[in-house]
Amino acid sequence: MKIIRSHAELLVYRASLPATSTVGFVPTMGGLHAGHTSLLTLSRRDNDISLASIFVNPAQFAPGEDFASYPRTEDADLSLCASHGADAVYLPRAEDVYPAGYETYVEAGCGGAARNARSEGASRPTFFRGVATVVLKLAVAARPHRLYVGQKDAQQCAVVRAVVRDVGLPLEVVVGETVREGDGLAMSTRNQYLTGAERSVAGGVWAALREGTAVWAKGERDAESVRGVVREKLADMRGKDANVEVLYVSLCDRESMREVEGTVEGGGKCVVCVAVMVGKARLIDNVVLE
Ligand SMILES: Nc1ncnc2c1ncn2[C@@H]1O[C@H](COP(=O)(O)OP(=O)(O)OP(=O)(O)O)[C@@H](O)[C@H]1O
Ligand SMILES: CC(C)(CO)[C@@H](O)C(=O)[O-]
Ligand code: BAL
Repeated sequence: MKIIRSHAELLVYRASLPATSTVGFVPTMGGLHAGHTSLLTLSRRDNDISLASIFVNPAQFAPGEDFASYPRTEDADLSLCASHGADAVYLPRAEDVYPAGYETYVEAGCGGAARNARSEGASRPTFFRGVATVVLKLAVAARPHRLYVGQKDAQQCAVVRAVVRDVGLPLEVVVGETVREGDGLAMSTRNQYLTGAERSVAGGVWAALREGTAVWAKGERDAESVRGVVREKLADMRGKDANVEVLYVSLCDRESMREVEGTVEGGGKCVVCVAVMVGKARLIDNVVLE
């Protein structure tokens, strides 16, 4: 497995690949777990060449967020990439992605997020700008045929699809299913921040989303009623040893990220997304309404 540490090296590596080879690309921030490796497995299966990146992207963290303390586990990450068939891993330094004087940022696809008072965009105002910028920059250099992202970050999936569509990047965005722990907690690098007591209530996030889909399956079609059921079930997570704060419960269009008011359409067009702080861990999860 080739390890690439600079933008220039990545361009040389990419140019060295046969023109007929298909390339899959899995961007990550490291701290790899089974959610990430599921994407690596898809990339390995579908492409001649499978490429991953590990970069804790400063542009998507707001001041006061966990940029400095974000888990950095390079050796373990590289082993997982190798054991899941990556041909190369790109680990840029910050100055390769954002050299001195860097001033080009991408707002594309953030309209719905910015207007949606209940989304990641409102909760983390500079987040999607940072994600869109880095994904575009990495994809231009890696020139993949397929780019893999996880459904766990539903609103990020919508932003990445919007960037690819609006810029006209010739690649397919493939969304991998959310990989979960036994109690339904979506795997996430930030789960490491949970204490034992917090971990024991964290499965409540998925339980609340399931409650939402249960009323949906029984025929509830009013957006606020579905959100209300999820909110109510999330309130059950408050235990005496766990500090739980619900940041938002959103029921939005899966593509535009606009909040749905009134009647909810089925057929996979809408998604219920939640963000919950449990201690120091900011947990997000979602479920698509089929
Ligand atoms: N449980 C999961 N199932 C499927 N894909 C996932 C899962 N967790 C993360 N991913 C995907 O892996 C890619 C890299 O994500 P990232 O490195 O931010 O990991 P993360 O676990 O989401 O971290 P964080 O805790 O910072 O949110 C993203 O496309 C993300 O959606
Ligand atoms: C897509 C991504 C790698 C961009 O930094 C990040 O937001 C993530 O890990 O989900
Ligand atoms: N998993 C998305 C990256 C982030 O939360 O910063």
